[in-house]
Amino acid sequence: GGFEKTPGWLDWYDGPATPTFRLPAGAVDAHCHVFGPGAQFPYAPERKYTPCDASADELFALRDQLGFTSNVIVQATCHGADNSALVDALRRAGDRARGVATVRRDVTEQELAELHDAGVRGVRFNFVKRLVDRVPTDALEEIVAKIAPLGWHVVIYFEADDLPELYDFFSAIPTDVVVDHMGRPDVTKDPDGPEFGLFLRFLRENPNVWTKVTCPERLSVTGPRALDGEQDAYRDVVPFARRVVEEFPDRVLWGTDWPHPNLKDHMPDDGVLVDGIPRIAPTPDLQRRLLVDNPRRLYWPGTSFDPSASSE
Ligand SMILES: O=C(O)/C=C(\C=C(/O)C(=O)O)C(=O)O
Repeated sequence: GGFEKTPGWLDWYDGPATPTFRLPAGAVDAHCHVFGPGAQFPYAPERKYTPCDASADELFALRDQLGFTSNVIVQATCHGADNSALVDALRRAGDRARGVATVRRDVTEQELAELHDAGVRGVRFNFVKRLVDRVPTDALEEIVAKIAPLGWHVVIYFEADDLPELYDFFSAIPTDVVVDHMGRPDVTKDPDGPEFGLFLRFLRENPNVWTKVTCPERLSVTGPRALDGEQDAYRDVVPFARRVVEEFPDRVLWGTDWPHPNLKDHMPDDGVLVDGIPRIAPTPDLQRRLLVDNPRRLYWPGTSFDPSASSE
């Protein structure tokens, strides 16, 4: 590969704790990535960062250590629209992983069929300016028209300030829509304020819109982002995530976001991230919906998880 990591790049947390919170059987890590390895799956020339390698085998080792049954692996911008690392990881996982790919407007039916066969069930539209150049809306509409017949959904990653401008486009997407990281709310603002209020209105007005209640370590503004007692930095994110879980219990997903790209001054222990789940989903019923029922309805539709089946 010979890819130089972006200066200051933080590798994922080495030796995460085994969570004290026991994940329910069938739990899905619904937002995570694989990076390269660059020698086998080169990073995209148009990328805006170069990560550390983070292989499927390392992702699956984390899955097993944390107690997840399955993963939804999301294409990261460092691979652009080259989904080969994602497809390789999906094939290695068999039925224990599904994927969300990045495609361009000229993607062919054959390419989409191959992605579907590998386990891809959605595409990702990224609007975060530090990650991608803006894709024209008509190109995105063309992609939606191509993937909707496959029953796929659209994952959207945007910053809260951009929601007003994107609101009508997002509301017109006919498929299920999944928002990454609650649209990155400014957690220094009031959860009852107009900014997060627009996000809540977006979910209230569009019953096909789901959100991941993920990435407190990206959103928190207090101290080292760890759930270590009084330094708990989740304090300022929990009110936002918990409100969404309680109002939309059937449209929320959770994920580790391993290997946590582009964190600048801290790297969360993934086991500690899992231990934070009961603070945003405080009952076993909400935890089961967040971690098992919702991701399986979206990514393994028509199947019900049989806890007695072997997970191999
Ligand atoms: O992993 C995340 O979801 C967040 C980030 C990166 C990406 O999503 C990506 O490169 O595709 C980020 O905020 O830098």
